[in-house]
Amino acid sequence: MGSTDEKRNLTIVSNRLPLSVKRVDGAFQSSISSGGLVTSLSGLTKSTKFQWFGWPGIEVKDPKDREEVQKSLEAHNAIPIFLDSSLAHEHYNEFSNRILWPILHYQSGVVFDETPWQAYRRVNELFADAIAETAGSGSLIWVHDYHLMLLPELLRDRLKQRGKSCAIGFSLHTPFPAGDFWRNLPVRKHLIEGMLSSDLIGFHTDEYKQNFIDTCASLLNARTEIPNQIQYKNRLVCINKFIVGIDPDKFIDTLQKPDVQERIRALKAHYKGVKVIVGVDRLDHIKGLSQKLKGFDAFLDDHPELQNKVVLIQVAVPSREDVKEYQELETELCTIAGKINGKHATPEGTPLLYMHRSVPFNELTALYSVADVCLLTSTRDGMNLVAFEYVACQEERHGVLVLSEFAGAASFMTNGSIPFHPANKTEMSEAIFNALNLDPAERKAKYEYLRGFVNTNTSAKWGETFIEKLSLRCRRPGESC
Ligand SMILES: O=P(O)(O)OC[C@H]1O[C@H](O[C@H]2O[C@H](CO)[C@@H](O)[C@H](O)[C@H]2O)[C@H](O)[C@@H](O)[C@@H]1O
Ligand SMILES: O=c1ccn([C@@H]2O[C@H](COP(=O)(O)OP(=O)(O)O)[C@@H](O)[C@H]2O)c(=O)[nH]1
Repeated sequence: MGSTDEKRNLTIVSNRLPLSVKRVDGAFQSSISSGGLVTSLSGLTKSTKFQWFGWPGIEVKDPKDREEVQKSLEAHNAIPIFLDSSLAHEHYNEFSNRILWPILHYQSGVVFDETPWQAYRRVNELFADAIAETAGSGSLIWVHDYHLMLLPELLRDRLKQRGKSCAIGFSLHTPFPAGDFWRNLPVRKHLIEGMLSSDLIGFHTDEYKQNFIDTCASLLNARTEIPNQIQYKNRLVCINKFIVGIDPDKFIDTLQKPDVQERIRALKAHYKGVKVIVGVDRLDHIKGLSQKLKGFDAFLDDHPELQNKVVLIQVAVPSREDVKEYQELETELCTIAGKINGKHATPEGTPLLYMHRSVPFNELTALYSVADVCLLTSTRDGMNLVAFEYVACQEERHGVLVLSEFAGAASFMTNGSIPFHPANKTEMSEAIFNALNLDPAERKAKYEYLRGFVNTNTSAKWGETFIEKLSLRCRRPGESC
């Protein structure tokens, strides 16, 4: 399969491209897609050349329009896989986000439905058709995330039919729960076998990795006695933890920009004498936003002496707005936020700034920079890159990270943060109070611990490590992992 020193072609595949395309007044406009998967893979572009396949987020039927969208994405090495809107809705909203996403985040009681499952299969087949057609033999194909769990198997079959042999990697950006959470899903074997057609599978933490290995042993009777490898249907699959990260320099460089410096000065002047807590989350159940607001309410109840002296600025980024449960969550959060301000506001100000929108990157870095505390309350979360980003913007202030023990990031950041259980309002209130009153030496020590972790585990290192391992699998497929 080609010489070892040649630069291998790398194909990245994810449901979401780095740019989401929208039709505005008949013309196509693209904007940066939200979410940590895009953040981590975009951080790769500094060190790795690759082409990126994905759904452009919009239905485009007319051939001329398709050509226009393809051209607009070419500059980002992005190749759109066009889906009709009903198929995309059933695959993305109905199966991926209403059935699979809750299960992956340890939620029971999910109800399977055949129609979205067939759409999920069909979209994975369309992705496999498109990539098998263009992939060159010997190239590396890196598939991402829960929307495409069948793709490695479908791709391997199609490549074999074309006489092509490629190394296929798969990274799951979400948690992977213990086997019992999968019992409600009658198609769970198809999904796990789909992933097992990879040569290398990456997870964010050891917990998710071990859950996957144990599930393969119990559900498929796969051989898992040798650490970090699975023998199944005469194939060897390497499994490991690969810590995803960010590009810290992108935040440090942005903070130096004159307009960002000016924005920071303005925010500091506005909040003079007030402690700022920041929250940045997609509006998603797993982020524990209702728990966060209720915990902040409890904190305000516990500390009337801090009236008008503490604010929580919560950015709730719109997400999956066509999914019923996300619409209901948005309504619930508006109600809770209104009640909190109704209860605690004074003529001098309101303690909760609830912003249901995305914010420009420069504004985000300024917000991170002026915040004394970052409060993240995930009930489960694959990793949570906001935690990394906040640290990257805290060189001056040494702000404190108050981080739910259920975020993947907590597996690595507990020593540098204040952990708590998001369902425990009292514990959250105490964690917020302790963070606001930590002495400078302790804040500095926690910050330096986290800075070391974030600066070591960058998205570039994550990508290079995974690709190096996948390339090794390509060169020596029979060797142990
Ligand atoms: O694509 P969306 O439906 O808008 O959702 C945004 C992303 O959400 C999830 O992100 C996960 O990946 C992050 C990076 O590894 C991780 O830090 C975070 O904890 C996860 O929630 C989803 O897995 C991505 O596919 C989505 O793009
Ligand atoms: O208005 C915003 C605010 C934040 N983010 C980014 O969304 C990502 C959230 O990633 P995380 O891993 O924390 O959670 P996910 O959304 O992937 O579950 C981070 O890179 C944020 O910078 C965004 O895209 N738009």
